[in-house]
Amino acid sequence: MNSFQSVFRSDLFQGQTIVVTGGGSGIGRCTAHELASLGADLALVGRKIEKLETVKAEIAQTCGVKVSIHSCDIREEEKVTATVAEILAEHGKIDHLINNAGGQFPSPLSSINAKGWETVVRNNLTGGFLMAREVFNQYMVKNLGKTDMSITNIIADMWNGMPGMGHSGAARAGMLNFSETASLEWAPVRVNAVAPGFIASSGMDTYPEPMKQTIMQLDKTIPLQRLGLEAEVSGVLAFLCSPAASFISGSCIRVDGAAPNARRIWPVGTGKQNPVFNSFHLGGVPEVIQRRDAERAGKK
Ligand SMILES: CCCCC/C=C/C(=O)SCCNC(=O)CCNC(=O)[C@H](O)C(C)(C)COP(=O)(O)OP(=O)(O)OC[C@H]1O[C@@H](n2cnc3c(N)ncnc32)[C@H](O)[C@@H]1OP(=O)(O)O
Ligand SMILES: NC(=O)C1=CN([C@@H]2O[C@H](COP(=O)(O)OP(=O)(O)OC[C@H]3O[C@@H](n4cnc5c(N)ncnc54)[C@H](OP(=O)(O)O)[C@@H]3O)[C@@H](O)[C@H]2O)C=CC1
Repeated sequence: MNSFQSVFRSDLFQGQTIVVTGGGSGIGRCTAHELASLGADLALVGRKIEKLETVKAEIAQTCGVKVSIHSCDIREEEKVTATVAEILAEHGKIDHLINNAGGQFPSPLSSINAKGWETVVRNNLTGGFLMAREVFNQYMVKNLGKTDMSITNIIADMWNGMPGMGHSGAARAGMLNFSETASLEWAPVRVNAVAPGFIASSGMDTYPEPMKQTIMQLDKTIPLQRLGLEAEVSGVLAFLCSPAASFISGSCIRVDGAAPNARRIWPVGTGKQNPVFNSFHLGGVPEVIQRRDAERAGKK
């Protein structure tokens, strides 16, 4: 049932076609619901067609938009080429691509063999590149300047490294640089990245238990002290497709509750629970400010 309540106006994407890879679950599914609720026709891509059929049926219950579904492993070059052609045959256009499909198997670096490394790099770097290249070559390059078009690549907030995710982190770093280069070569198509942090979605179920327990020490890991919501990622994706983002390209938007800002040395939170915060407000800083104010007053 599509009861999605977007903050954007309901006809924002009327007449536009948006491709969402990995649209059958989690963030991709939520994004499909949000974009459909804003009038977009959708092409949903994923490996398991049943998952895509379910999302299509959910959307059909409340939205009259056109939704096509396409079984495709984004790592297979020929399949990607054929899938983009299939989407264009059905919709006639692609205004925006949301490269969301991805994932990995958590493993320490020392246990990853070449096949496993390549599997994950293909899933999180090569696949996104192939999708973007085909959408650009088959449609966008022929329509430059006619309308605002964009490509958004979902990466992951793994700055400074993340144990168990070395293969995926390397691929996501590559995807960020790919986005930056594509924003140069493919302008005026806007190409951006979105880096979710810890989001309460189906993807989280794939993390090993100790990793989940570490993440869930929310007072230490995430300054906003909660997991993100799928809708908090899909809202940013909708924004990047919208005219409100028409001068944003080559950027990466983090959606992570400030997690990377929570360096180990700084306790997070405010008020009595945070000794560093207290040390400012009960000690030095107000005295300094009082002295400064007194000096200023004396000069008047
Ligand atoms: C702050 C942000 C941090 C969070 C960042 C990330 C969050 C998320 O990504 S959430 C989304 C999570 N969802 C997933 O990760 C699920 C998606 N994963 C998969 O679909 C698969 O694991 C896959 C696509 C990555 C691989 O599937 P497949 O292509 O079917 O590959 P195989 O199973 O055939 O394996 C190929 C090859 O890879 C190695 N390998 C696979 N699994 C493992 C494992 N558990 N441990 C070690 N190595 C593994 C291995 O070399 C396999 O070859 P064989 O040995 O010949 O089987
Ligand atoms: N949840 C989180 O905390 C975070 C998630 N991310 C990233 O956000 C994206 C969405 O994650 P989330 O919704 O949580 O996880 P999910 O596992 O629910 O979604 C991933 C989707 O990608 C599809 N997919 C995976 N590999 C391929 C492939 N080779 N070809 C086509 N489709 C594929 C899957 O469908 P199917 O199996 O049918 O192919 C699935 O629907 C992923 O890229 C993920 O890595 C990043 C940071 C944090």
